[in-house]
Amino acid sequence: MHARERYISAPGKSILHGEHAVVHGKVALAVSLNLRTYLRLQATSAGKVCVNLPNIDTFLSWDITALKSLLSGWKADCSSSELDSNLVKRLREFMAITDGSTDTRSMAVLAFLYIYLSVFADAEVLPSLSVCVWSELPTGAGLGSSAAFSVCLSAALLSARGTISTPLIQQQNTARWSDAELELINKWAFQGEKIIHGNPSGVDNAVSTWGGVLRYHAGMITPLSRVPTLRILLTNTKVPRSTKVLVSGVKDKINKYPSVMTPVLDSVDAVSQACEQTLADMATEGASTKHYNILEDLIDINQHHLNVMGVGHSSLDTLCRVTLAHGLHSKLTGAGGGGCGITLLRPETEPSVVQAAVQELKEAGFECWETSLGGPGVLLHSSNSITQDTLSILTSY
Ligand SMILES: Nc1ncnc2c1ncn2[C@@H]1O[C@H](COP(=O)(O)OP(=O)(O)OP(=O)(O)O)[C@@H](O)[C@H]1O
Ligand SMILES: C[C@@](O)(CCO)CC(=O)[O-]
Ligand SMILES: [Mg+2]
Repeated sequence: MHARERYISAPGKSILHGEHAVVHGKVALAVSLNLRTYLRLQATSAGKVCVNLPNIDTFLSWDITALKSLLSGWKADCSSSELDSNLVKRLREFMAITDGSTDTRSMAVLAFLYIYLSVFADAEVLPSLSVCVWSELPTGAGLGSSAAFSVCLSAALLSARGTISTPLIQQQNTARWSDAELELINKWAFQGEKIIHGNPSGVDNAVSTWGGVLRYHAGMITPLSRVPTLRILLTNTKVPRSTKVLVSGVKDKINKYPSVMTPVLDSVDAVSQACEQTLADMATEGASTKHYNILEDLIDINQHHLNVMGVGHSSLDTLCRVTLAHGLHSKLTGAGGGGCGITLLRPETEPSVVQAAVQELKEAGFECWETSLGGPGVLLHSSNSITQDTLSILTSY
């Protein structure tokens, strides 16, 4: 281990179009948010690994010797991009997780232990360390909290192992890794997502790693450079849901009704492509009413498709109805089933209109915030570049 202490952050994301369809090889457009997950890793000499996850009220530690025994007779298969089922099985037994359990706390800890043991499997000794992760993102609400969590873990453990650099030099507040290093971070974060999600497309971890606005198609990541600044209202319906369960429900529906569902997925693909084209036109021609009319139509069409896929929820219907009454168009974002939705605001939308809509949404029990899109991907921080509030949470465990 090089530095005794490191701080890392990674952003959440919003999917503009293509959630669920992207799992089945269609195009998705996704954008990073200015809400982030923060991680502090501290090298210790306690002979233990400690994990503190205050967002999910989970605080655990293990003796290094117990973790070491999990590696006996196990050989990492570095050639495969699949999860190592043998290691997952050992960890499930170690943590006494019953088969088929999707208990959220267990999945987060399982993801941590999986990445820790895999990254340090060929090290001479397993290091003693303490990790604390805390997020500004609501967990399990469609804003990519699982991906931001996995990206932070992956970056922290790879840099603690020395597999990637620790690029922060003196006096710098934040630093980014090289493209090759980001690819490695993304690869291990994807494994974390597989543990938490089941069958992720990889779009969420890609946005959290690279930041900005991305087109994601069958593992191909294309940053979109010609994108206008969009005003988006985010609403959290606060209805809990599990991405893993929703993704597998859509798969069941496709298997049951392939000829019905395939055209729906194709249409979502066309929506994503039409949106990409409109955003490019807006950036080159200047945004006009015509462009916003198209973006609003695409939002409405996609929201209907997501309902057909079975990932809508009455809370999301309320969001769409309330905002439409104020002339605003909304759709769910992420896996749906509750969680968060996005509402497009036009440049000329009066603050009073937004305030009136927000007031009604709050009365329905929802939480809203206007957000800026396209923040930086995973970052290494100096401690003084992290706000005092976040720092005091990360250092209090
Ligand atoms: N800050 C965190 N601390 C610990 N675990 C976390 C944290 N953030 C996310 N997780 C893990 O990720 C799970 C939520 O992942 P899930 O994929 O269901 O939702 P999401 O990522 O917020 O939404 P979506 O996948 O639709 O964007 C949590 O239950 C937990 O296991
Ligand atoms: C629902 C989904 O498409 C997006 C979740 O943010 C799942 C995935 O792509 O992994
Ligand atoms: Mg997720």
